[in-house]
Amino acid sequence: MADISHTVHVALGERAYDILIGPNLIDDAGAILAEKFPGRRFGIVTDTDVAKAQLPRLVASLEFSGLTFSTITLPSGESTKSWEHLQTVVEGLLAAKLERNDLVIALGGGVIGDLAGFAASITRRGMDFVQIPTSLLAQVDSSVGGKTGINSPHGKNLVGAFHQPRLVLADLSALDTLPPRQFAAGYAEVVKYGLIDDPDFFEWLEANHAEIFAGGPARGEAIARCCAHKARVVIEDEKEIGVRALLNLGHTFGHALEKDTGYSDRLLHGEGVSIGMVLAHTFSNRLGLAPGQDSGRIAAHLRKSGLPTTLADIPGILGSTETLMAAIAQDKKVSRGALTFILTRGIGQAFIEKNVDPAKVSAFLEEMRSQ
Ligand SMILES: NC(=O)c1ccc[n+]([C@@H]2O[C@H](COP(=O)([O-])OP(=O)(O)OC[C@H]3O[C@@H](n4cnc5c(N)ncnc54)[C@H](O)[C@@H]3O)[C@@H](O)[C@H]2O)c1
Ligand SMILES: O=C(O)C(=O)C[C@@H](O)[C@H](O)[C@H](O)COP(=O)(O)O
Ligand SMILES: [Zn+2]
Repeated sequence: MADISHTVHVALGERAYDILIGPNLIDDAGAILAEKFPGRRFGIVTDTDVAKAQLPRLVASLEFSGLTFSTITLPSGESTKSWEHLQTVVEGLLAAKLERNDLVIALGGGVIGDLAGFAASITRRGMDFVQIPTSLLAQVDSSVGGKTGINSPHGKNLVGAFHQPRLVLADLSALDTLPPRQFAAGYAEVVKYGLIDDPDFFEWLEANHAEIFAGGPARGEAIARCCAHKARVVIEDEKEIGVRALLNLGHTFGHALEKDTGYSDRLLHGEGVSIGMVLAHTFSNRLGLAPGQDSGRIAAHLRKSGLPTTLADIPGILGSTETLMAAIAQDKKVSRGALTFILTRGIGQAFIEKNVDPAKVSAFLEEMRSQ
């Protein structure tokens, strides 16, 4: 009997699914999948680090339940979210003779989830997939909501599809092997939910920070609260016609910085979001929208978590402001050439602002570079 501490239902009609959260769920995956998907075969997609740390548990579980599966293992890291590795996954699924009704399992962080989910969406015109997120970031954000895709030399996540998973299994014990820098990066997305529209959650995070980082019960609660928050938004606006864009807080700056640093470990996605959220608050302050003390409080909390909060925290030399502005111009929220930013009136008061003046963004970036 699986030990499920929290269940979040994503009520999307015929695309509805559950997020199951609990310790040791990878060990229970075989039994859960055999019951939910009888007679189906599985293609596991993972990366080399997760293959060492977590794949043996999944393999043992699937074998114990008598399931048939094959495995595709890719290099770890953001640069794997590429055309090249998309091809590797799609061709690997076809070579394994997986049929349209078989399932892809994404075992890993957000890179594997986004890539494997996208491969599932296009292989044989669409296969089902299951998310088994193993990073904090993937458990609180990327495994939920169906955004899948890869990066382009033109920008972050510019090629992809909305494709919801059939099930999410978030195994809390998997986080025991996650490197501390990766845990911190995922925590930036946790903080994001508080900053968007839940100031009580942000306060709760401030109070429970030590327990979340130490792996106490507050960690599971934080993950469940993030999933419930994201599920609410996705149910309301699955394809980001409106309110879902709030989940992009910090990402317009963050994605430009990730592109600028070559999708490398100079700047992890969550680290870019951390800097981007502080920039979004400071920019809102410069526009006269938000009080200055909020960005200080947010930056202090992120720094305490081991996260970067300024452009100067990024190792190496950053591209010019023009280069960053060119990356921002490729953001998917751009409409009729106009920039959209998630701005804020303070902690928990984010809003979508269309038609942001690029000259103001550029001047703000110049100011931030000189600090
Ligand atoms: N689709 C979405 O809604 C969404 C949301 C947020 C982020 N993302 C995407 O997610 C990606 C970032 O995801 P991430 O932070 O998980 O990075 P990641 O997938 O690169 O994983 C982080 C690193 O930790 C390793 N790792 C993961 N789990 C581990 C474990 N349990 N034990 C040991 N090592 C482990 C991985 O091998 C990798 O090296 C970005 O590409 C971002 O754009 C997508
Ligand atoms: O699910 C969403 O919607 C998000 O914006 C969540 C983000 O944390 C995530 O990084 C997402 O991949 C960004 O989406 P994009 O559309 O800006 O590429
Ligand atoms: Zn993100």
